[in-house]
Amino acid sequence: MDHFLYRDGTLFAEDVPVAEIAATVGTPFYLYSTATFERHFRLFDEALEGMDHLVCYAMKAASNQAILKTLGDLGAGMDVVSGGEYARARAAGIPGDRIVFSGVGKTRDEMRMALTGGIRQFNVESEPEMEALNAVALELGVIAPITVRVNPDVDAKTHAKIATGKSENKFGIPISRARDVYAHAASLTGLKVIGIDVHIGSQLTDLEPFRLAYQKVAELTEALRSDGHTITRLDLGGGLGIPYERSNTAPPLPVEYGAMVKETLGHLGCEIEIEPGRLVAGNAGILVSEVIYVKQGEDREFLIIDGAMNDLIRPAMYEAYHDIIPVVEPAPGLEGATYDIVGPVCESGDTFAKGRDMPTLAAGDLIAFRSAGAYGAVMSSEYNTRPLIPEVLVKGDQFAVIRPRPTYEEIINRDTLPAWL
Ligand SMILES: Cc1ncc(COP(=O)(O)O)c(C=O)c1O
Ligand SMILES: N[C@@H](CCCC[NH3+])C(=O)O
Repeated sequence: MDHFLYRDGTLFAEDVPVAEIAATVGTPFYLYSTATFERHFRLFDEALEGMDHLVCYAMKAASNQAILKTLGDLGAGMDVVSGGEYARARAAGIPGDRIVFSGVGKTRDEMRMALTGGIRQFNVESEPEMEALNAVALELGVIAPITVRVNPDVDAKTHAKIATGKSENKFGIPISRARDVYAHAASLTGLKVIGIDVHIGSQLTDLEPFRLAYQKVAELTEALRSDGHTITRLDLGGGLGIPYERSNTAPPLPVEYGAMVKETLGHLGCEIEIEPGRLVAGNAGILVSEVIYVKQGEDREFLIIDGAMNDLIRPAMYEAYHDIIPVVEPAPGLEGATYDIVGPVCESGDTFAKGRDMPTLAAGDLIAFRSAGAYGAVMSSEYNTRPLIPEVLVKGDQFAVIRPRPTYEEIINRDTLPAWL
């Protein structure tokens, strides 16, 4: 169910006209739907019904505290990958026992922070990390619950920059070495091994790579149990993709994913954890921007908009496709146009789409990038001293700015001049 729909030719977010928010907040801005976040969380939660489970939202996808609290209030856990994310999740009221800590480069300070603040488990990604965590836990006089992230050497069939489960990727320990690594972990008295973790990549549009990886996890569970380890929890990562291009066949649904999880792992009696990010947040957000100029080039027309690569980096970074739609639907019968859609940043890579068929647009018209809720605002920067754009959350007929646009003064005042200047 889409919560960004046209009513009488104008785009709404739930029950609020997008143009009304634009008039209040100014463009560009990110706009999220509470109902979509809630629906997507519930789809995963229901997909795992019948198994002991926890859905830990991968908050790297969209980490505003209003979003975290919305999901946390439904019972979501969080997958965090830094001390900053841990602090943010806690500030949003997520209890420590619902937070899992992932990532290849956890520092001792981050480990200390999570061990003292409360943590569900660490997903450990290497033996040096294991040693460090053991040392920190012993120093604090606590025991750190861990899974070990295994790299199953499975091709996730996604963009190379977001595949994580092949042997050439930096993530996890090679599954072929897992029994030795678990033996090592079991010898460290500051650690308690509770399970296995796997995450093979993002924007997967086929269940087969997941199935292959989870079958390997099932085999490993049995092998580790026969070695005497107590394996009670399986963290299966995130990665289920979303339909960025509406004309393409849709990726599998959470319910189909859930059925596959039950099929491959149900017999083991483990608690299941999953870490979806993109599917929860992606279609819960749009990026709203205004056309500044329509510029005639030699052989093409450029639509120059006030949003840029610093606001949404995905097209520049992964050649990612986003549907771009007008906020006001064109009158029927009106002829369209083909544009290169670009931002104001001084790089040719600041291009959102080339040769995109659109309705004919003019300066001052509003457009919306669909599926921008995940890896949008969180990956934005202030390149070209463009202020981080606001985030706005809609719930029914209400909306609230959940991150305001900083003033130029606020940005400039973050710099400090050395005494010699
Ligand atoms: C360890 C881990 N868990 C979960 C996720 C979330 O992935 P996605 O947003 O594709 O669901 C990621 C990112 O790929 C990740 O690295
Ligand atoms: N940033 C990537 C996803 C990375 C997933 C990280 N775990 C994207 O926008 O598609």
